[in-house]
Amino acid sequence: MAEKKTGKKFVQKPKFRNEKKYKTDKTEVKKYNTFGKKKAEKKIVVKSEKSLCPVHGKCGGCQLLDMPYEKQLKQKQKQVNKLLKPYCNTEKIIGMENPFHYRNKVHAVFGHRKDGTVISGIYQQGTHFIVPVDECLIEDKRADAIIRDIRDLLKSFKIKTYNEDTGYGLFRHVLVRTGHHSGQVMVVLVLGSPILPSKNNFVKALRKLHPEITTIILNVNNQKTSMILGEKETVLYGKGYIEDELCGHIFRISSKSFYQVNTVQTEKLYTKAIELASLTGKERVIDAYCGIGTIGLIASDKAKEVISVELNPDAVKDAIVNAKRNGIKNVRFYQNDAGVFMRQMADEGESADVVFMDPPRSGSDEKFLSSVVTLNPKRVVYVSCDPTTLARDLKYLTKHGYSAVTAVPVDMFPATEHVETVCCLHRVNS
Ligand SMILES: C[S@@+](CC[C@H](N)C(=O)[O-])C[C@H]1O[C@@H](n2cnc3c(N)ncnc32)[C@H](O)[C@@H]1O
Repeated sequence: MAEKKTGKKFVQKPKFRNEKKYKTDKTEVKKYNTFGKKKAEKKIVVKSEKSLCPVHGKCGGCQLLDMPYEKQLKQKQKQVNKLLKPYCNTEKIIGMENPFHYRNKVHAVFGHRKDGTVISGIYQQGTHFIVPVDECLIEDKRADAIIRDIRDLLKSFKIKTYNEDTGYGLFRHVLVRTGHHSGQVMVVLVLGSPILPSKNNFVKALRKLHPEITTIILNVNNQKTSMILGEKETVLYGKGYIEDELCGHIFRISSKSFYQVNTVQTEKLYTKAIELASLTGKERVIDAYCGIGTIGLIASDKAKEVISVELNPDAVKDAIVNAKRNGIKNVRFYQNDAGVFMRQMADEGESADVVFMDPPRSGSDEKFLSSVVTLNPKRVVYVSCDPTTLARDLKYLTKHGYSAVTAVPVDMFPATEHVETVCCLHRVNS
């Protein structure tokens, strides 16, 4: 329904509105639990007038959705400029041509109303209340369509949804990953216990509705946790992973491995990061927090050797396969905490010419940063998804012999407040 009204219209040409109209108004709304039961408590939510999205202000994402895209970019530019000003100049932010439907990873939580209607959507921030979502302007459209149809299948197969508060029920979440270039689609069905009734018929029915699905995985998560995926997995259909292409390389992506959510912007980000590393083919490179090996593998033909480290064992397995798949022989992978690994390298008297580091949102830690200083690379290329923790880590590195040369913000997350930045540091006196 909203596709015609919102998605298509605004993909073509987002309407830039008068600034005054973005000003938010306060609306009093009653809270409902997953069964549609009115709760006594009332909550004030800030809702923008005539939002592009019917659940804007309720789901907690897309804080900037109703702001013209140019203005979003300006806001992010300003934020990064301000935070990094003590360290270096910030170049112009790299934006998207079409800032909609970019998310290749889509998650929906399942529940039901009091009348038994199955709903799927997103938790209202900090609660177990499900905000029903049919489609989302930043998510892949195929993923949203699959999730809607799974909702209908649950009804026909009489499968009960899981209740986070009581622990009763079965069906918890769906995770869909799509390959932007390959078109491959992974569907992960997350259950509270291992048995999916009429499993084969369910898979058959889902594949009939969506022949584009290339793999279906059953994941069991019986823990009271905010984590979506549990430990145990069974492949119900296909290979159990998808592949996608980035910067001319093929990457295998498993359900639990990290993969950047915006493929179009990731290619720009990686190209910029590798350009800033100024590789000549002679360098010993470290790719820290390497995920499925992407940055190091893409940079490998410009370096003598690459040493990659990552904590998640599934991602390391993918990375090893990815090196083979792309015929790359000068990259080695280690499964370890990046700080511990770097400290070991430093203690063993090893060195490196260039360090790529791409830590999670919380940034790096002193163990890692002090080891970087000991390893004494000529250049450090820091890829960050939070300019606040980037600024904190730059403070450490610039106090310990490094100078930040430039920073480039990349808009990986349009419509949200988040911004990615790649920052290059040079060793002083090198
Ligand atoms: C922002 S992702 C970047 C991954 C990869 N560079 C990419 O672009 O796809 C951060 C990665 O760091 C990993 N990670 C988190 N904490 C870590 C740690 N202490 N040591 C090593 N890797 C860690 C995560 O599993 C994740 O794969």
